[in-house]
Amino acid sequence: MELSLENLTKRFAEKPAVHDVSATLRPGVYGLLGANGAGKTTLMRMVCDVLKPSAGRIAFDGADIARMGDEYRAMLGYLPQDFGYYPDFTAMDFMLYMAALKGLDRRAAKLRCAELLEEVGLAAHAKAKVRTFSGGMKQRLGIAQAVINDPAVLVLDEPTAGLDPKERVRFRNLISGFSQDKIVLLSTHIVSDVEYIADDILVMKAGRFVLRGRPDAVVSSVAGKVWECRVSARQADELSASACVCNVHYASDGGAVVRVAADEAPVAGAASVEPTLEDLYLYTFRDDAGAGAAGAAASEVRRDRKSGLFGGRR
Ligand SMILES: Nc1ncnc2c1ncn2[C@@H]1O[C@H](COP(=O)(O)OP(=O)(O)OP(=O)(O)O)[C@@H](O)[C@H]1O
Repeated sequence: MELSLENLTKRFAEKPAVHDVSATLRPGVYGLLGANGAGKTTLMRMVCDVLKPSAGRIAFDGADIARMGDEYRAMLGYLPQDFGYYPDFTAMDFMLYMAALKGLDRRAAKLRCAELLEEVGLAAHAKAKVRTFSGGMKQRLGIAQAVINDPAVLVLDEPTAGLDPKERVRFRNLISGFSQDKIVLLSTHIVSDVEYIADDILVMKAGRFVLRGRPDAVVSSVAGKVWECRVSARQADELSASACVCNVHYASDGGAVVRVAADEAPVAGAASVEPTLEDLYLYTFRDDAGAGAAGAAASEVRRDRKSGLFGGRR
């Protein structure tokens, strides 16, 4: 089974959101990483056949998905970013409704929906209205509806946005459990969401794939470019403003340990350290607005320290 993206381009008013993207996806979890506006949602909407490419095509086992139509949609599971949950439905009614839309007969649907609500930990809430659910519960219901038809292709667009760490881990494990023998495409800008469960990482920037590979191979592309150095708090601020700072840890003695992604050692005495996927992400998006977030945040913390919000520096 394979899904091939062949020279896919999508333009909105002549501006490309996805630009000449090609890849062959086979069963496994693909983590689609990218900053806001990188083109992730546009790509996923094309994979789900809800948006037509401006150029190129998507083929499932060699057949154009645009021609397959309902036959392709029957093999597809989709959890969009802004999923409408019908707040006045109970969880079970919502599942049965989604099952009907996907063409399951009512008897089979009842069994399947009960089984899925059990699997996502919502069996005890089957008769509760969706409006009473927390964000994490809604997303678990979201993945349950996405797999009702046991899809071959499962597309999850930023499914963990807004979830607390515990719910994120829970959701991640659910995805892992549901992903057997499926092509799973999962977009996020939360690196840890894909670090543990993705078989392959696709890094998207300005509508193109700029990096692709197994997580360890992708991370190794920044080997020798991640540094840690002990500097004064003032130097840490300067680095935050000028370099791609991945982390700053201020110490109570007025110093700081700064982690920097850079081609060269940022200061004399900086030690080269083992890179992580987060380092890679920050390095890849270092020139984008919002990149160097750790550094910017660190400067904020320092300003707050000065203003006494954290008790001031001793
Ligand atoms: N319907 C549309 N009309 C016009 N421009 C669009 C439309 N949809 C997306 N875009 C533009 O295409 C680009 C890519 O957007 P897209 O939503 O695919 O990015 P993304 O990586 O999913 O971002 P985010 O992480 O914020 O969801 C952006 O510049 C966006 O403004």
